[in-house]
Amino acid sequence: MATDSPLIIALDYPSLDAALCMADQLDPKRCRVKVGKELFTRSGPAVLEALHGRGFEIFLDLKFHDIPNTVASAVQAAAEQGVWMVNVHASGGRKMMETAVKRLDDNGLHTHLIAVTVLTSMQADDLSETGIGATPEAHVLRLAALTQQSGLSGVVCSAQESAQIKTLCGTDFLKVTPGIRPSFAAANDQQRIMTPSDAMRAGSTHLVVGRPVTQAEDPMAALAAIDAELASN
Ligand SMILES: O=C(O)c1cc(=O)[nH]c(=O)n1[C@@H]1O[C@H](COP(=O)(O)O)[C@@H](O)[C@H]1O
Repeated sequence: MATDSPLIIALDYPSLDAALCMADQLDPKRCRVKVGKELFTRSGPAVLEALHGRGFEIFLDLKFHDIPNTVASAVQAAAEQGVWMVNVHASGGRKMMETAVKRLDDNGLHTHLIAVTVLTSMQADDLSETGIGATPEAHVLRLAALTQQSGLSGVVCSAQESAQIKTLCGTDFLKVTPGIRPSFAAANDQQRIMTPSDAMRAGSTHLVVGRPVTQAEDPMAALAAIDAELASN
């Protein structure tokens, strides 16, 4: 049951029950869902089965980063469980990314493989502490180009970089953007943020939204407000 909505709701919950309680309020025709490290570490593949059973397309966000063979095997394992999208860290480099793409191709697996560029929680100071002197924008562009050359479908980036990535890598290259903050929501630990409609205008292809919906007093009202904002643009 595919959706043409750009929205991906991050099910960042500490248990299968809590995640499914939220999922049962969502409509798989109106959004996709993201399963991340906390939920998957606690509930394992059972959460994927439960969400697939409810008709959702799943972004499995485990941000793999390891030697090429290990990452390719993990990506294959994710794809064989039928997830719609899975990600790696672009900083794992060309060989790691190319090996993962080849593994999917060799096995006839069509899961979208994308790479995280610079986390949306990071700014220039955080990068510089890790030995990277480039600005976040410059580093994101460098990693986006490397990701595209390595044959992946797109990147995770901040919506603040979507327009430049669109120019550099084209419209078909996916720009999956967390750090989405509607005007009514707190920034939390995110640094490079944007509103849903500004992000779409900038060229994001998918919007990852977590706490502005999942931690809202009325999650469905928050989601409806985001939908309404997107529809009016
Ligand atoms: O890969 C991701 O999804 C991701 C990459 C990134 O750079 N920043 C980022 O926030 N995310 C994820 O996107 C979600 C954002 O959630 P909220 O900040 O609650 O909207 C979380 O599940 C993060 O793990």
